[in-house]
Amino acid sequence: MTLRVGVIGTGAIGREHVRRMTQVLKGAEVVAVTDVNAAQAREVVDAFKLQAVIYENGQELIRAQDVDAVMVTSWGATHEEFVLASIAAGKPVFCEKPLAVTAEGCKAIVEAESAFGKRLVQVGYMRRYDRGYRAVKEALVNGTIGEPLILNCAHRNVSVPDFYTRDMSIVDTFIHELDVHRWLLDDDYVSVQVVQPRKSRLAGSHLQDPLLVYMETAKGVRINGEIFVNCKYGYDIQCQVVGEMGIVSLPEPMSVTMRSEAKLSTGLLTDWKERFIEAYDIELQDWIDSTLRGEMNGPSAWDGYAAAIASDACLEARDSGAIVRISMPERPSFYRHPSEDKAASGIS
Ligand SMILES: NC(=O)c1ccc[n+]([C@@H]2O[C@H](COP(=O)([O-])OP(=O)(O)OC[C@H]3O[C@@H](n4cnc5c(N)ncnc54)[C@H](O)[C@@H]3O)[C@@H](O)[C@H]2O)c1
Ligand SMILES: O[C@H]1[C@H](O)[C@@H](O)[C@H](O)[C@@H](O)[C@H]1O
Repeated sequence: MTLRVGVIGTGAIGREHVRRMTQVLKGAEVVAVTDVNAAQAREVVDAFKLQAVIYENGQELIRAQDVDAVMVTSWGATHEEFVLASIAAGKPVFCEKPLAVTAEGCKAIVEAESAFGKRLVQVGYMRRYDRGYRAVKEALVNGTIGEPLILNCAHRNVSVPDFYTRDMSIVDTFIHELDVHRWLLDDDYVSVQVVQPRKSRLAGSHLQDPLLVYMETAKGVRINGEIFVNCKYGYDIQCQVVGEMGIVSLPEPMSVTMRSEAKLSTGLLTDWKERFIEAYDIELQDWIDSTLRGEMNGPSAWDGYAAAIASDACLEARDSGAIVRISMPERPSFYRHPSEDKAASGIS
């Protein structure tokens, strides 16, 4: 069986996901695309020799009879509208992060999906599929370092495009950490403080870069986070958990050690596409397979909502300079993961 997918937004990641669905993964065919930049949509159709209809807009694509499932890879502020329309059409939808740019927008999605009565939404938090993060999670679950006490992390980009706004360092960049740390620690956030250190002269004048984010979780873990989106030297994602009996760290991406010209060196990546290439592949294959089975397996609309509640609080903390309390509503049973239900019933 083949999942016929319609892609809304054929920019950087939309193009990448079309490439992997067309050339790498099994079980999906891209039958429809749309982009406000029509030339961009045409370029992708031609580059991958797609037998796909180019639609005027996302709403028309979602309504198309032959589109079984929707992929939303347009700009963050447009996600909410397209995810809501997909739910209204009863179609499974993979939405790149963020699910919506505010918690209120995510809540509307959670309510629409719950009213529909079946999970349709997966959010593109691909780090949960990354082998490195999974190994860190496994060490935590196995209790190898005892209970986690402190988490140190950094999210560094070489640079960001001109359209990157001040809020995006939180709602578009640190949102990955906001999701993956909840998942890693199996915990929720209770407070956040955002501190603005000396500003880099190499960041756009409208940006405050870098930023430091201090969070506390319900179990009392302290998170020290750094966001630095014009760090210039590489794409560098760090995560280290200090526990009662040891430390577990995210592995560095594989890179050869070079001895040359009187130097010992290893390369650093510069591009997010390469850094998480395997995680994106595994994530989308899982989405295709579970959607074909009529299930939804990956990060849910609830996870998207939880990350957005935290990112709203980060923005407030950045602007006020105060420690902002975060209160997470209780997760409804509708959003229990299928594996939790199996565990509860004793099925492994
Ligand atoms: N999971 C990840 O690691 C990851 C990586 C990159 C991007 N993203 C997310 O994916 C989204 C897109 O990011 P990008 O880097 O590909 O941006 P991009 O600007 O390269 O591409 C976005 C595309 O969407 C199109 N678009 C915008 N509004 C539209 C609309 N209403 N209808 C149809 N097309 C529309 C634009 O013309 C553009 O071609 C963002 O939300 C971003 O946060 C996620
Ligand atoms: O800061 C960027 C992140 O490092 C990437 O992983 C993408 O999510 C991209 O959209 C963000 O702008």
